[in-house]
Amino acid sequence: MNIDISQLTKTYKGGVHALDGLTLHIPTGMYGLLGSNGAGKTTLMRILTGLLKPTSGTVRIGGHDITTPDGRLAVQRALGYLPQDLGVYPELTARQFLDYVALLKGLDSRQERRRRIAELLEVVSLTDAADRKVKGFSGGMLRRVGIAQALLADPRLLVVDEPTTGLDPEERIRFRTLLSQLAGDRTVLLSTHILDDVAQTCRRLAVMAKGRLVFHGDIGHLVSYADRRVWTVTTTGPAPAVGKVVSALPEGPAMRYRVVSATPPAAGAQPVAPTLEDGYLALMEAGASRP
Ligand SMILES: Nc1ncnc2c1ncn2[C@@H]1O[C@H](COP(=O)(O)OP(=O)(O)OP(=O)(O)O)[C@@H](O)[C@H]1O
Repeated sequence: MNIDISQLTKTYKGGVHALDGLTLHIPTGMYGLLGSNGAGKTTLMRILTGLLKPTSGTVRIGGHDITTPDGRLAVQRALGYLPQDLGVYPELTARQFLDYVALLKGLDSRQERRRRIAELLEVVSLTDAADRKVKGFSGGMLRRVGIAQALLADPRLLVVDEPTTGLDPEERIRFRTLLSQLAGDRTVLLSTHILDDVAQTCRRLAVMAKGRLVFHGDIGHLVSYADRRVWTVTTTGPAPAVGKVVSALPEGPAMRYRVVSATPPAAGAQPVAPTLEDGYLALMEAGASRP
């Protein structure tokens, strides 16, 4: 399911321009959405899910214009959303909670609900915990309940907003692998601050800053923004004053700094291969230096 966004703006009451003329094509498959705090990612996701009206511009999802009531209805039927702050009822079990959401989504047949919920509990590896109250669940388990509720109507489009924040490394890896597996012929739009989650699951991504698109394309292309711009400097002296220090590791009496900089940050600096994080920082640095 393709998403076509054109000249999208959103100005909140009070005059904040959360989206400022955003144009973007999102194809089927996993797609990453990056951007600093306040870049407009959640605003975009809430517009895509029909929860928020844009100020101007158009959004077509699978050919449906979501600014019309009919289009919004068609998209909401084809969509699953895992918001940052999914509210669950702590006294319900996972199975009861999913049954409640399924009823709200119009799955009227009790038998069909039972079948679908059992299937989804299996997909998210919660079958054994299905009849425990969710108030006892870990962050990762809650996130998996969240993805199960988003999948109830077998959506063609899955929108997930910062789903791995606060999860321990094992749960994070498990959750992002699950998202990748779910992508297939679906579109999964993954918004996150965790660059590694995007690096490990998406081939394509967009980067937003201040309501605008500052990059879209292949991960490799973003990484290449930092080509010949990443260095290591080992020194017992002060940290390099040129460029951006991205890590500092003690090495005997010295420190080994990793630095993103257009020019060698110190005498003896060694060039190293860039990562997605380096590419992202190089992009942001370039943006910050634009007038
Ligand atoms: N309901 C609202 N009313 C007024 N301003 C808002 C509202 N929601 C968001 N904003 C503002 O719009 C801008 C974009 O916010 P948004 O939450 O979309 O960014 P984000 O990229 O999701 O940020 P984060 O990564 O911190 O979640 C910010 O300046 C924010 O303060």
